[in-house]
This record gives sequence, structure tokens and C-alpha cells, in this order.
Amino acid sequence: MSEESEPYPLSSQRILVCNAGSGSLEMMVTQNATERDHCQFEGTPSQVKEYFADYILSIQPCDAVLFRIVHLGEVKSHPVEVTSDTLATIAHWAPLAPLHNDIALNLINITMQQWQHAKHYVFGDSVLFCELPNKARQYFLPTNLSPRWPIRKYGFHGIAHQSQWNTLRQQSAYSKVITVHLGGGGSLTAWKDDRVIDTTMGFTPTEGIPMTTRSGSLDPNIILHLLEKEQLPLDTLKQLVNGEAGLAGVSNTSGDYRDLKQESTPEAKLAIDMYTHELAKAIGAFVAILGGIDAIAIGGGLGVNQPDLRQRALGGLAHFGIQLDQAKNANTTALGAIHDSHSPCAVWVTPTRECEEMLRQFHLSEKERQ
Ligand SMILES: Nc1ncnc2c1ncn2[C@@H]1O[C@H](COP(=O)(O)OP(=O)(O)O)[C@@H](O)[C@H]1O
Ligand SMILES: CC(=O)OP(=O)(O)O
Ligand SMILES: [Mg+2]
Repeated sequence: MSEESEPYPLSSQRILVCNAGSGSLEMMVTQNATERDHCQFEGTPSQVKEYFADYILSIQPCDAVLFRIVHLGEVKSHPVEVTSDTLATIAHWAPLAPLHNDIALNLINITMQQWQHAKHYVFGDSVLFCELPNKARQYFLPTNLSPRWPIRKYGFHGIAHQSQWNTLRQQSAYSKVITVHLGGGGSLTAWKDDRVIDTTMGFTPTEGIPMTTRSGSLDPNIILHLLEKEQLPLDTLKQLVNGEAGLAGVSNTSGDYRDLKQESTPEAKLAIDMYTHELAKAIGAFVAILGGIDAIAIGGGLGVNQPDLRQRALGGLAHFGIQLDQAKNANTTALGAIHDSHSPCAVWVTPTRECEEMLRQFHLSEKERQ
């Protein structure tokens, strides 16, 4: 390939791409437009840190490191080169992404110390949503309540939703689309053509549908009540809504769908019932604002690997023109269409590729800079 036609001008750089999610750590190493390694690890924050530190000692040093950061506040474009200001921004927003920002900061510090020559860049999970229409991004609250952390819907999982949308778009040019990302965190995004018009996560990644350990949307007075009448301390409440609620809170055992399916307790069954109920409700709400639906793209560790969850959530939505093919759905755990051939709405499983999406955007930005 000649230099002019080379799509990734700096592809001779060795690049580490890193996505620290709440349930898993994903890493990819590339060089010369070739993937050299790709791995995923599930564990507690301290296990993740240890795994990461060992991992970077086990590979050749990289020239550039790309990190996904869940809360970067109002940052409107990426990649952002890491400077002391960038590190301060990540720390500033950390209280609003308690399962993410601090872990990412720890990992960045490790590579900055280990590979002092490497350039570091971050990608914001909210950048995709920075142009949400005002009617979707404001809360019904007076403005200016918290000037240093403006209260509005930031939206998260932007890199994941973009990657699923890109994959879907390679299949066909659908106009009214919902991307559904279900992993440790979960969210839905409504798209009209290539523009996002709403998303379920909000000021923090705890709003929206319930998740493995996050509550999703709650009546705000529940928290005030627990503070006032039950005198629960602030830290307990933070841990409750982020780490002990969702599937874990209802089942009383585990937030992991794989475990819940093995359990026969009424609580585990109820947790699954409630989860799929909320998922169906969120899809219905987005069909309403889109004025119909052409395609749904489902991704994330849970969305891709659990046909049974997809059947439960989408199986009752035929009146919206969403008709699954039960056999196709049951046999799909990779990219593939799972709708019935007569279904007005297409349904695709679109595995999320956050590392590839960051790399794609990084190369595009490098090309633009040249
Ligand atoms: N086979 C599976 N069945 C159900 N849930 C799964 C499966 N594989 C992964 N998950 C869920 O998805 C998470 C990992 O998926 P991912 O999309 O990488 O999520 P995250 O980035 O939120 O950690 C796991 O922590 C687990 O909660
Ligand atoms: C934003 C968010 O919840 O991310 P993850 O699902 O990777 O934890
Ligand atoms: Mg993730």
C-alpha cells in the first residue's frame, strides 16, 4: 500500500487501547494496522489494577495509549491528549462516575510511570451526546444549582453506541434506530439517521434502565427518605445505588445474569422479570419519540450472549412491528440478524467494539491533523 492510500498514517506506532468498564477490562494492542493482542478480564477494581500492571509489564512498550473515560463532563470532542489538566478533569468528574473514573486514573498513572515516552489520550463516553436537543438533555429543575458540575443529561456508553451503530449501518441504511448496550452498565440510545436524539443514562451512569449493580432511575424521594428517616450515611447510599442495587439488589445474591439464570429463588426470577420489563418499557419510550422503528441493534456482554434475555424483552413487542425469529435469536451470540423475515423492524446483534472504535477515531483525528 502506498503512503497516500494508507488509511492509518501512524499505524506503525504501537498502540494500547484500554476500556475499563464496571464489569470488565478490555485491552487491545495494534501495530501496522494489525491487531497484536486483544484480551478481556473480569474482576474487582483491585484485581483489575493488578492484572493491568502485570499485563503492561508483559508486553513491549507502546508509543501511544488510548483510554476510555466515562465522565469527562462537557468535553465535546476527542481524543484529548493527557496533560495535568486532563487528569484534573477526570478527577473532578470522578464522584459522578464512581465505578469508573478513579479506576481509569489508576491505570493511566501506571502506564504514564511505566512508559514515560508514550503519548496518552482519552476518549469521553459522553462526547456522542454533546449535541442532544435541549428538550432531551435538561432536567425539570431550576438551572445553575451546581455550577461546577452543571446538572444535565450527559449520557454515557457513547463509544459503545457509536460502534454498534456503525456495525448496523454496514448492514443497511436504517433511519429510526435504537442501539441497546447491555453489559455491567446498560443503556439505550435513540438515533434518527446519524444523529442521537435521546439516551437513557443521564447526569451519571446510574440513571436509566436497571443494571447489574446499579438501580437505574428511582423516585428521588426514596433517597431523601433513607437519609432523613433511616439515617443512612451518604457513603452507604452511594454504595447502595451504584454497587448493591439493580439485579444484585433484587435477587439478593448476584448482579450477573449468568448466575441468576442458574438460581431458582423467587427473588432471582423477579430480578430477571423486572429487568426485562424495564428494558421493554425503555424501547417503547424511544419508539414513541422516534415516531416508529426501523432497526434495533443489541450489544454488550449481556446483550450479545443472552438470547433468552432478548426473547423476554423483545418477544412481546410484535405490536410495534418488532418480530423476533426465535430460532435465529436462540442461535446468535455474534453479529447477526435475529428478526423474522416478515418483521417490519430489523433486529441485529451487534457486538460492541469500543477499543476498535477508539482506534478508528484516533486514526481519523491523526489524519486530520496532518
Ligand atoms: N455470557 C454472559 N451472560 C450474561 N452476562 C454476561 C455474559 N458475558 C458478560 N456478561 C455481563 O457483561 C459484562 C461484561 O460485558 P461488557 O459489555 O464488557 O460490560 P462492561 O463494559 O459494562 O463491563 C459482565 O460483567 C457481565 O455483567
Ligand atoms: C457507562 C458505563 O456504565 O459503562 P460500563 O457498562 O462499561 O460499566
Ligand atoms: Mg463496557
